[in-house]
Amino acid sequence: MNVCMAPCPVVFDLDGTLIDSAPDIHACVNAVLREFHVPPLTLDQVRSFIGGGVELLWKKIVAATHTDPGKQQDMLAAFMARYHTATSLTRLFPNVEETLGILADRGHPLGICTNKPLRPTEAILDHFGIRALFGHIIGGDSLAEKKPDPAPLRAALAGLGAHPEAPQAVFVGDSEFDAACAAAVPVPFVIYSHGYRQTPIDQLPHLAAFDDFTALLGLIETASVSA
Ligand SMILES: O=C(O)COP(=O)(O)O
Ligand SMILES: [Mg+2]
Repeated sequence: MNVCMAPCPVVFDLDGTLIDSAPDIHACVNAVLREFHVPPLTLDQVRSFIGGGVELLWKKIVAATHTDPGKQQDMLAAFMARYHTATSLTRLFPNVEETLGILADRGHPLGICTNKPLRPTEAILDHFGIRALFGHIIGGDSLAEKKPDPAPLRAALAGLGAHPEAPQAVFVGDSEFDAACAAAVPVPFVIYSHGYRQTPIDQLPHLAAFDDFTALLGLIETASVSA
């Protein structure tokens, strides 16, 4: 057993983990669908398409709406033009801000590894005034690879000073993409149960699950000593 001597780095996923952004993404998607004369999707449909980044989101939207796949790139471009200003319907999940503050006060280097593109990522972190808490931020377009590829999480961990071969760190996420990415690094994975996952939690590899951010503090200390 390796015990983390210093407070270990903690990397967070964004959509469905720190923020409930599905209502803003849903509104942007439907604005674009309206522009292209395509019937709207429900919030549940759009939420179920989030996790793999914007290209996969639009691939799923085009398939679900039986739209000509030739329009996908133009729809994605119209979506991107709106995405970084879409903040008004997004909320931090309960107790996120307090928990991040306590982890930072305890000396944990904090990072973000999201499949959301960097521009809307930084915009929403600025909107909530929490961007400065994160020492390293990797967006869905920061590298050629996206989660579940391990490269983005490895880059986030390296940016926080974790050992490249044996990172003593914790990744906190909500989805299949996060679970597979953490397993591929490998790094202990802690899953937020109120996120956007489509698979039962017990079918995803994870060290621990939590349904309230106040419970995360204890889990991080446990995860860091068992890493
Ligand atoms: O933008 C997405 O599809 C997912 O973003 P996430 O990696 O923060 O969950
Ligand atoms: Mg997520």
